[in-house]
Amino acid sequence: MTTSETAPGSASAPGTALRDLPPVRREDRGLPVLGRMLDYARDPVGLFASQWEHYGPVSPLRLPGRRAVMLLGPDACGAALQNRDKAFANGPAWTELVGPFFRRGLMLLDFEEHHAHRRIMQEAFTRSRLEGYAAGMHPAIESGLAAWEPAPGFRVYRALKDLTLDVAADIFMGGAEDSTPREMRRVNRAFIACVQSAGGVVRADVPLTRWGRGFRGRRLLEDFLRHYLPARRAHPGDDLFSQLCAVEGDDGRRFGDDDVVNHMIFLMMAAHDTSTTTLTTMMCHLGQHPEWQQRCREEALALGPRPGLDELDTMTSVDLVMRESLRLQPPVPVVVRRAVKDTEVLGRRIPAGTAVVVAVQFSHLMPEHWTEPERFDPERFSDERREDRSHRHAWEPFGAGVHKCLGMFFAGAEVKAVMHHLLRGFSWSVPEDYVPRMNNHSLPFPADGQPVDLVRR
Ligand code: HEM
Repeated sequence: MTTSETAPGSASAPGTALRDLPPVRREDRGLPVLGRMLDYARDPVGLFASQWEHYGPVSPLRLPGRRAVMLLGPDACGAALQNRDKAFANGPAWTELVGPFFRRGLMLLDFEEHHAHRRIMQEAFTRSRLEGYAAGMHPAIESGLAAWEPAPGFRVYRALKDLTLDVAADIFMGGAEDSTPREMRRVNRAFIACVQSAGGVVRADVPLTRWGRGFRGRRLLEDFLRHYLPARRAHPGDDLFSQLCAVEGDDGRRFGDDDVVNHMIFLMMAAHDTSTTTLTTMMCHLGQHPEWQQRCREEALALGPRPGLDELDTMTSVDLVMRESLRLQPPVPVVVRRAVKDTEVLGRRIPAGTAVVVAVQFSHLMPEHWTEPERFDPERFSDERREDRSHRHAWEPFGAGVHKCLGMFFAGAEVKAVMHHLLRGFSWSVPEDYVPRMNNHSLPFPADGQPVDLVRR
């Protein structure tokens, strides 16, 4: 594609003249080395709004050591996510952000190689496999929640993080049979270290830095998985680890040991933090809106103690609350890309090598697409209203295009299964005026652990 034409499938009208990005205003230069990174960490939505106001949907952005562009609004974000002319790559962009800690995870592969790996991996996410995973989640959820000690100001984020790790150990690993709880806590910390590495300033294996901890974490996770790999190959169970060892694409290809380890580390990260944030946000809103908590509880009580996938699908109010929570606080507020050839979005030239920040969260908050976007209003997703259909890309917490989240239905099942047990076993409240202060250095989480007043029912 030449830069003087409109890209096939791009959002520009054919024949529209291309324009360069506007220059960065003096006040938008940010700090000398970090550019706008700290502004993003302090207030991502404020940064999105300011970029939108001053530059529109395709805005120049200062990031460390690289020419960058921020895409805002569903047209611009949709063009990059759909990536019709294959101008945007994931691998170089995500590697720069999360470093080497999730190397060769599915999200970091591109084009033909990504396609080949995705075709194999999706065999581990079919409806029938999900039914098995959903059925297997209940014991870990029950024993995890039994250990909770409810109190006023109970810090729910850490507790949910431990709970989702326990679920992952069962569903992903088939139980970590010879690991003690202490070792599992180290594994949890290793994940956290890998994820938190994204916000690291010193980008090398230096002790006591985020990256140093990330490298140690990655080594620990590799050892942990390699320890269990021979047993999963020899005696496959219903867990995701065994499935990754066994599944074949339609051309008969399977994953080798390195692929299995790399995919497992990425999958556990992809599943663990995102589900935790979703549950945490849902608990916050349900604690502030007792009428919704009651409505969801009635659905949970109408089901048996260990609902299967079909029964979880009947929890429609919980589903509305989940969608609304993902709108207001998407666990992945931005995704990143790198232009691998000269291209354009909405008539703006984007040269090869540009870092691209696709700010999906901003689309979730635009008054053009949502009524009173700041308000918690799950009914906006009801069949009668379906505000998410105001634009094909208005609601994209799971991304879009060939990299769209492979675990979307898994996440729905896990979140509903946990909510089912939470609603039956506990009730909780959160002060109406509580607004969690998010730590946005990598994936967002509430810096104060999100206190809720929790009681057992
Ligand atoms: C609410 C929970 C979740 C959210 C919000 C979420 C969000 C996302 C997003 C935005 C992407 C696209 C990244 C990009 O375009 O660069 C993605 C990709 C991915 N997610 Fe999720 N995710 C969630 C849960 C899960 C779970 C539970 C799993 C696995 C069990 C999972 C596995 C994946 C995989 C494998 C990819 C890469 C897909 C590809 O590149 O082909 N995710 N996720």
